[in-house]
Amino acid sequence: MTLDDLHEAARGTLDPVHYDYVAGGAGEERVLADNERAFARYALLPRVLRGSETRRTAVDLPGAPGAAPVVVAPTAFHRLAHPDGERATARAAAAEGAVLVTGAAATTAVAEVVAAARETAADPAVWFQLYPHPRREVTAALVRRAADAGCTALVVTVDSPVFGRRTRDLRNGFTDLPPGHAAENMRDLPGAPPGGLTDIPMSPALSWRDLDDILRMTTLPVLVKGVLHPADARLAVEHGAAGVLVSNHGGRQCDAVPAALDCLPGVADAVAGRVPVLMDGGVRRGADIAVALALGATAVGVGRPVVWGLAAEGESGVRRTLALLRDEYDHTLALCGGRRNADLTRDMVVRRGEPW
Ligand SMILES: Cc1cc2nc3c(=O)[nH]c(=O)nc-3n(C[C@H](O)[C@H](O)[C@H](O)COP(=O)(O)O)c2cc1C
Ligand SMILES: CC(C)CC(=O)C(=O)O
Repeated sequence: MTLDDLHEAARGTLDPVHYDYVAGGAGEERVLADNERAFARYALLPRVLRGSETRRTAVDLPGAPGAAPVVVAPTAFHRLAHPDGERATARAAAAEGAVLVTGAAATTAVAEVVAAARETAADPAVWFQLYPHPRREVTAALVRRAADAGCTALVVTVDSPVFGRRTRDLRNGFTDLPPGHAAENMRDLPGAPPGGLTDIPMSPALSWRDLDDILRMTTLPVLVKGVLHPADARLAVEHGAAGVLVSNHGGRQCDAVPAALDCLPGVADAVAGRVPVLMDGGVRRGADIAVALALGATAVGVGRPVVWGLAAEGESGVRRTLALLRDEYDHTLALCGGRRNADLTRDMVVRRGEPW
């Protein structure tokens, strides 16, 4: 089974409106398409006669030493994909040694997500993705909730000052969760109504000062997700971010930005090794991971493929997704003459069809 097979199986099980919510992007879905296409524009230029019997692919990430190089990116509403929802994703990620980024928009409360991960692994790494709330006390309550639950890092999403215009959702009229589902982390917050899709407000006026404020609220490492401009990557590091995530939200926010992969080298140069750089958007095969690591990423995130695995087969489908990517990546590393991730260097990535 390949990731494409899991995608097809998921398409068969999901309500078409929910399928579109996950699969879709903003506007004409140019960025969505470009994220994947960007990987196809690159080729790997292997080195020979320097491999080894086994390879070390684990990476050290904030609050997650020795993690798999593939992180489960935060995706909303897992109980729409499968009744076991985020619990299944958590158990699968823990079993595969992958960081799970759960978030504000999870349909399972963060404490239960961490508890599920601990059913599988002694010391799982669960990060909490935060949409900073327009009201500071709500953000502070969410940060406390994540820390109390046992999350080992925070991920602050900064690419969504306003919500993207998702053409498929607008056409389908998908504006709220079906009865019985809620954004569970948004319950019982200071002054907030009970949970639901519309109860995750964006913060158009969010600023670097708010990031400073969040950094002061917690001792957890804080990663900044949704950086594309090298100057912002530099600022994130200067403000104390423990990591930078190059992402265009899977093509779901601004439909005029570059592919995430095309922004990676500039951000990696700006960060200059001071903190880990992660990227997500369009990672669909092991060779994609190799290209991203060679271009300066410490690890990659995957969004939709995890949801397809979950919808197709629950926990085992998510495990299959993560294991496939891990095995394909290890195989690619071997074919490129690598013993460890750092053996993939930028000179080993060339533009397909162009002389180098
Ligand atoms: C259904 C869905 C829900 C998402 N929800 C969130 C979210 O709540 N917070 C967030 O920061 N990113 C969210 N994202 C973006 C992902 O974290 C990630 O950036 C993106 O999916 C990566 O692209 P890929 O799906 O091509 O792997 C979501 C993406 C999808 C597809
Ligand atoms: C509920 C939304 C805020 C989740 C999201 O970020 C997305 O759908 O891309």
